[in-house]
Amino acid sequence: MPQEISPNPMLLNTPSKNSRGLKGLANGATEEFIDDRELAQRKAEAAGYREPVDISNLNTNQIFTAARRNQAAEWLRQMDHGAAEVLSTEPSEEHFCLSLRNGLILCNVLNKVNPGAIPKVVEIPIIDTEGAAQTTIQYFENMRNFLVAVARMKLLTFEVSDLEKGGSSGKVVDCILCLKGYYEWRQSGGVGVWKYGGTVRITSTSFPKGSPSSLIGSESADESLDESESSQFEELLEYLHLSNEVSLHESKVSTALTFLFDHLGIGLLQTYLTETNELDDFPMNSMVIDIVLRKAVKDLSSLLISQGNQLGVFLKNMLKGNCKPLLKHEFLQAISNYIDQRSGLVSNELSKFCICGNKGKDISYLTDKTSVLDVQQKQLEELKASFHLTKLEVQQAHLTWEQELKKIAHHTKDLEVASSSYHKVLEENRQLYNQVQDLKGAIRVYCRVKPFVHEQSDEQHSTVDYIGENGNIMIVNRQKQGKEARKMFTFNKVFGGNTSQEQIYLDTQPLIRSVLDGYNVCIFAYGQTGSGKTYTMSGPDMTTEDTWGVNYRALRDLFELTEARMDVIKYEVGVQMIEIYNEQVRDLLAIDGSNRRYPFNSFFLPSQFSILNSHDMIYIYIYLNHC
Ligand SMILES: Nc1ncnc2c1ncn2[C@@H]1O[C@H](COP(=O)(O)OP(=O)(O)OP(=O)(O)O)[C@@H](O)[C@H]1O
Repeated sequence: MPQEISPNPMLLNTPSKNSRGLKGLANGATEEFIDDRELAQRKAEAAGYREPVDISNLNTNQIFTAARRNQAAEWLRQMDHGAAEVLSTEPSEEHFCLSLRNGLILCNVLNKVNPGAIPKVVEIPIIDTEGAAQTTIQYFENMRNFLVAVARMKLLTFEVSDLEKGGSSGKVVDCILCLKGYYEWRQSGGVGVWKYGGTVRITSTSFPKGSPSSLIGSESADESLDESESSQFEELLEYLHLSNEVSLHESKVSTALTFLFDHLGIGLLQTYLTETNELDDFPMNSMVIDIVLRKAVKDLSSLLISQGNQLGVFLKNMLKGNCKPLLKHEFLQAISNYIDQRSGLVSNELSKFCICGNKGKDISYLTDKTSVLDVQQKQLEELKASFHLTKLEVQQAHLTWEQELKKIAHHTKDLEVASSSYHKVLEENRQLYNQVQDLKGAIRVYCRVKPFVHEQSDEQHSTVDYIGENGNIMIVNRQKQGKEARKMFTFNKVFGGNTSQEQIYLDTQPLIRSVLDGYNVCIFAYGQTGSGKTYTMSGPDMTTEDTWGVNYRALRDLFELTEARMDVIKYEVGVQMIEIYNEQVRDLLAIDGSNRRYPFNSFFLPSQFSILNSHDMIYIYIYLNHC
């Protein structure tokens, strides 16, 4: 009989259990480092061996058997309070069988798994005169009821004798783990494939006739295996771990399907009640709800069957479609891909999902749709990156603009200051300029000597004897003698007979600017008839700019300055024209002839025309000449 040892917790127990086990086994309160060999020995001691176990005498099967027994004990402890008191977490085979022999724990647990499966459980043994014999019979009744109920549920079962010394306790463990698997399957909604204990070596003789097709059994765990079979057990344990992974995925799928069922059922009920007007006056009762829900269940069942078939095909293809068995990571990768794909697709597209077997290590189940999704995902990532980049650029541009705006605002302030200074300087300049004009004289008198024209070109008749630079002119009277013959006159300036129209205007020009600066200016010509007043003020030919007189030249400058200052100030230019002749004042621009003589009208003001440029004045002049 091979000795048993507590299982290697690294294989089947959770990390927390490992920690607890190590602390419990360690001598003393402090933790210590132990190697695998010592760990096995300590666990063997904890499992009931008084003598230290030589690890070299143990085989993997013994470790595996103990692990499964512990798993079964742990589950029974969780399911039943009585079991928690009686069973230890890592019981020896003898202790395990002894605790279950009365059938009380098994019956209580089975009733929790399948309520009402065993209507009558013998709780307290009746001690009478016949003592233990009566108790044994009552215990046997529990065991018999349990085994009958389990067989009725088409689960793995065992013989009563398997709980006796020399019996096959492995079958008892198989039965309990089978019950555990069934219970967990029911708890998760009873959807999908279920299996107990995770073992997958299929031996049809181990199953009762008529077991569910999804039930995967195991060969009896207490069959002794020699060392040559250890490699098979290594594979078995590997597969056990793999199957647990599959169970995890299936559990997730079950949860999703449960949710789907609830959602669909409630949704169908909701839709049915909303759309069906006939039920408005109909009292809602359980029958109506049952009918609608039944329909929902039917629809959902169809969907589940379809999915179940699909999953079956997938697994079969994966297992059979390869020349050699898949490695663990290949199998996991394939399942993971399948789950990812399936969860990413809408339900009506599941049927399009393509399962593709392949050869060797290169397994790929990507469909065209997945490729499209991948491409779109990639594009989305690129777009996100591009968006992020653009956002950074915009932020950078925003910062640059803010800096530029600050600079512009700063420059604008400088300009405002400069502009203010400029206006001050301009005003100062204006004042100085007009002061200079004042200094030149508020009233200036110029003298222009009319040259001899045509038949008068005899210089002997000239009365001008001398013209000085400082405005002096000496006039000769040839009819007189001595001092009386010559007289000196002084003006601001004297222009000789050869002076051009342009030279005459140069001394007048500065006064035009003074007009626009707000000063009153009056320019007029004085002299006897034919002395050249009209020639000087208007010019002989208004169509030739070179011969323009003071008036037109002044108007030209006036409008040029007005235009230059148009951004700062707006000027309006008007013209009036009067004639004083023979003690009569006449309005030359009066349209109404009755108002032509002074007083012109009730306001005593002559007519005024607005003009926009010097040409307007010329038109007026032409008009007057033709009147
Ligand atoms: N500086 C000059 N150079 C050449 N010709 C001149 C000059 N001044 C006047 N004349 C000529 O003398 C003539 C008379 O001049 P103008 O008509 O200007 O005199 P006036 O003073 O206006 O006379 P009135 O008072 O009678 O109107 C014109 O033929 C004119 O061309």
